[in-house]
Amino acid sequence: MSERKSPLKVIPSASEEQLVQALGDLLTRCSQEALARQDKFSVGLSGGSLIQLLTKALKSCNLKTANWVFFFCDERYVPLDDSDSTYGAYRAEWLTQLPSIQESQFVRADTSIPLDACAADYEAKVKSQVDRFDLLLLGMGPDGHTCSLFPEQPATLQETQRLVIPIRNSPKPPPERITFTLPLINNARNVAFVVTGGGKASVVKSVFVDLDKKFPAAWVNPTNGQLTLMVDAGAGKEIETLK
Ligand SMILES: O=C1O[C@H](COP(=O)(O)O)[C@@H](O)[C@H](O)[C@H]1O
Repeated sequence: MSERKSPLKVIPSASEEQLVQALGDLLTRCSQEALARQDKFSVGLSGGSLIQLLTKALKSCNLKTANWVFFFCDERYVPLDDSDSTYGAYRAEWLTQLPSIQESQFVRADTSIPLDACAADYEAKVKSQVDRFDLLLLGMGPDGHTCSLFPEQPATLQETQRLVIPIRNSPKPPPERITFTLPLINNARNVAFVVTGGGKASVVKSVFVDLDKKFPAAWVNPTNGQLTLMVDAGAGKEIETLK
């Protein structure tokens, strides 16, 4: 076990409705703080189950999002119109359900160039627009992966120079991806994991109670930022000591 650099805030929810509300509250607070400090609110998005929850939260809290800029904490190296594209999934949801968010607010990866160049190009895009992320929204798989940092590829957790790296042979398809690395993630002002479902209860305990470093999510430890864990009743059922 190792130490947390800042205390973990756990937000348990009894229902999806409550979790969506809590996510809306987090977005409200982080965006207000960011926009009081600067003219843009930078948000890093993850894929998977977060997409639907975030869409619901944004719909219900009705925030002014014109000055928000969306990046991707990881992206699958597939064409933008592929069903595996995280950007494509957000675009499909938000175009119809959140028409006030423009495509130009997404900073997306160029998956038409070679994988290494795609990662380097995305890092350059991040560096040119963001000093520290205001908010990173992370998911976690049942294997403890977060972003595209997988337990089978521990060398990715040792990266100290690059902020975005290419991933090959990902254990979860599709095999090629790009991902934020720990130096970028742990420099954020706010990092929030959003984890749902009883199938993830034991890994939630291993990561957030035991801080078991065999799981990449346990390496997320903001140096000077707030770490939050949002769980529904299923995912949170083994972490009574943290609530
Ligand atoms: O492949 C991915 O999986 C994780 C977790 O997804 P979930 O559906 O289990 O919530 C996601 O956070 C990541 O962005 C994605 O590329």
